[in-house]
Amino acid sequence: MTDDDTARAAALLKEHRASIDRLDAILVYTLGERFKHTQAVGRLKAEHDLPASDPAREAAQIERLEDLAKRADLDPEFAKAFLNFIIREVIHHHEKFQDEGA
Ligand SMILES: C=C(O[C@@H]1C=C(C(=O)O)C=C[C@H]1O)C(=O)O
Repeated sequence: MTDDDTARAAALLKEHRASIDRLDAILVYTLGERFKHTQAVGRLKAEHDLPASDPAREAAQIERLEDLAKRADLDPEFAKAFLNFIIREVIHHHEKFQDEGA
């Protein structure tokens, strides 16, 4: 391993990390936008006495996401766990709206 190799590796690492930082920003803004819509859905549900969760919709989303994950070379089990984690948080928000009579 020469000094040149080490310098090239350091430059590559820096480039990858810059890309990772940009992608993390996209993830955060994307999640922020998603939550804006789910919050609006939660208020609608609370106003119209609709249940906080919709298991049929969730099952359809999971199926769709697993398919997308496979095509994107992402572990479908990870994609499923990630979406379930987000949906649990959304339902928690919806239940709070219903408790508050939003
Ligand atoms: C956002 C909704 O509420 C819940 C949350 C969902 C989600 O985060 O995608 C999907 C279904 C519901 O359990 C909805 O009904 O569309």
